[in-house]
This record gives sequence, C-alpha cells and structure tokens, in this order.
Amino acid sequence: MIFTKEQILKALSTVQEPDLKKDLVTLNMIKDVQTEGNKISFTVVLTTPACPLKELIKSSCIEAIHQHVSADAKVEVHMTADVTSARTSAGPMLPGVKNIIAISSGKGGVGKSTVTANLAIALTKLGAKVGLIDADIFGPSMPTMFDLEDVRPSVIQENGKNFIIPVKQYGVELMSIGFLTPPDHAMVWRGPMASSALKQFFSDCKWGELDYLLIDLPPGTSDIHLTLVQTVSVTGAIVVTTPQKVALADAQRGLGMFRQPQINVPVLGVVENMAYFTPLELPDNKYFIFGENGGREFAESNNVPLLGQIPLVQGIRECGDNGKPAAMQNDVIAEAFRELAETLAQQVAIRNASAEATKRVEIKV
Ligand SMILES: Nc1ncnc2c1ncn2[C@@H]1O[C@H](COP(=O)(O)OP(=O)(O)OP(=O)(O)O)[C@@H](O)[C@H]1O
Repeated sequence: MIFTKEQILKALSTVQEPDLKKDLVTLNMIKDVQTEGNKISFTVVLTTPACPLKELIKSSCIEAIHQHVSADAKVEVHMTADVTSARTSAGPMLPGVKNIIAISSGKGGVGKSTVTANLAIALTKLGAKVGLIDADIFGPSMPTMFDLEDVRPSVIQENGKNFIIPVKQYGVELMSIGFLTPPDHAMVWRGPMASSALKQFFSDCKWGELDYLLIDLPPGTSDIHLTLVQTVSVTGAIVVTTPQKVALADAQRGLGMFRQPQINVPVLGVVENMAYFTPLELPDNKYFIFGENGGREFAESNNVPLLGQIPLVQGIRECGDNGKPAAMQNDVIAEAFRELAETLAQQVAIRNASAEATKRVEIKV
C-alpha cells in the first residue's frame, strides 16, 4: 500500500489543537512525514515543553489516520516542543528571548517573589530554558532564594563594551541588583535610577537563548513597570494575590494598570497564593485563613484565567529561606508549581497564537 504525504496531511488537518482551536497542519505543527509500506510516521511540534494535551493530540492523530487514510496503517507519532514567540506589547523583542513574562502584585508580601522563583524552577524542570530578572530593585530577594548571596556575576568584554553574564543556578539564568550591591546596602535610588538599572539588565547582560524570561517586579505600580514595557516587548503579565480583600483591591489596581493604553500588556492570568493553610502533619486539612477562593473570583470577574492556587505551607517559606525553592523537591508542593508552570506555558502559547507575530527587532537602549 502506498500512502502520499498529501493524504496524510489532509487527514491530520482534521485534528484540532484543543487550546488554539486551529488544526495541526494550519498551525505548522506537523513535520517529518514519512511512509514505508504500511507504516506512517510524523512528528508533532508542540508549542509548550510539557503540553498537558500531549496524549489527547497523539490519540486524535492516530484516529484521524485510521479514519481518513487506512484503518490498517501502523502509525508512529513522535513529539517535540518548540516554544512560540510573538510581539505583543510595544517594545522591541530581545534577541534570543522568546517570551518575557512580568510577574506583579498589587500589595507587597503576597508571595510574588516566591511564586516567581518556583515558577522558574518548575518551567526548567519541564524542559524549558528559563531566565529571571529580579526587578524588585529596592528589595531584591532572588540572591537569597537561589542561595547566591555572596555571588558576583562575571563580566566579559566584546567590541570594547563590558557585558554582564547572568548567574546560572539550578538551571535558571539570573540577574538581580542584589548581585551588584552588598546585602546590607539599602537602595536609596530615585525612580529614574532604578529604571536605568532595569534597562541595563536588558542591554548590558548576555542572555542566552531563552524560552521564558521572568521579571519579578516591585509591588504596586511604579516607573519600573512603565520602563519595562517601553524597553522590551512583554508577552504578558501575571498577577499574584492572596485571597484577602485588601490584597484583591490592590491586585485590581495592578491588573488595571496592565490594561491601560500606554502599558497595554495582556494579562496571562492570576495566581492565588496562600490560598489556604495546610499543616505538615495533616496535609488534607485546609484552613482558609485569608478567605476562600478570593483569587479565583478575582480572575473570573476580570475575565482572565486562574493559573493556580498555591497553599500556605511551612515548607515553601523554609525552602525559600534555605536558597532551594520548594519546586525543586518531588512532593505535592512541587506538583502544584508544576501544574502552575504547565498552565502558564499553555496560556503563553494561546496568547502567541492569537497575537500578530512580527519580525524580531534588535534592542537599542
Ligand atoms: N505559599 C507560601 N507558603 C508559605 N510561605 C510563603 C508562601 N508564599 C510566600 N511565603 C513567604 O511569605 C513571605 C513573603 O513572600 P515574598 O517575599 O515572596 O513576597 P513578595 O510579594 O515578593 O514581597 P515583596 O512585596 O516584598 O516583593 C516570605 O517570607 C515567603 O517565604
């Protein structure tokens, strides 16, 4: 029996990517179609490193071939991943960096930095290349959370210009103002100086090829937020909040800022942190200390996805203080961060598919 490539592609064009709502052929997700006798093989290129829909897509492909090409064909489906990229906000793309994701919170102390550090680890564990900028210029916490308190990044010279090499820890490329100042040094910079430091993290750092560059922003709304969107194209923003009323009111202001015309960054979703307290010895017991489902309702009322609900557990705080984010373990907490990372990666892919892809432009700052 001889099958043609056209027959196979036609069959696969009946299979929809469930999130992106377009067929696999239109989305350029099929490559390396090969046939030999009764055997048909091809590769599906997924848009996120650990697509939760992998098995569904695979079985739908096999079914489509059996239905539209031959019921007897032996089908071999290989899977790879290539994270997508698209210009969304106004700034230029950073060469080599596919997606820049801003992590914000309205109120301080809701766990934005903790969520960022753990997301970076969880995305790395999924197989993505991840970078992290600690843009909380006035209170950098990444050196502690990644056990890098006394570390200084190295500098190289290229064409007479000095470039900082981000520090690599646990597979994540990191840059923080904390690497450049002593830990006991209080930052008394004015807004423009802080903005200029952030710009330098983009222009003077040698970032490698990255799927996701996470930006841990200072709490609230500030010059830094505006500088970020003017300096680079931001794929989207995440809002971290606790379920508490006062935190939600601030989160609402933060989310509103991303939707203002001069910022205009898509909101990828909400993370409800400290969603409930769980004691170590009674992991099934949930105590809703800060209220129940506040983050979920906040996401619903703003018509954005709820990316995840992270419990308040002693281990998350301890791991952060010990410089080894909880997502590095193999337990239920790490599982919660893995699910969060998968959902975020999925939302980025959806956003990129709907955004108008544009040519990459060299950054000049
Ligand atoms: N889910 C959690 N379970 C337990 N402790 C947590 C959790 N999330 C955050 N924490 C702890 O709460 C404190 C505040 O967290 P974090 O520094 O991440 O907040 P933040 O929003 O980044 O703060 P800031 O406004 O200062 O930037 C830290 O001590 C951290 O270890």
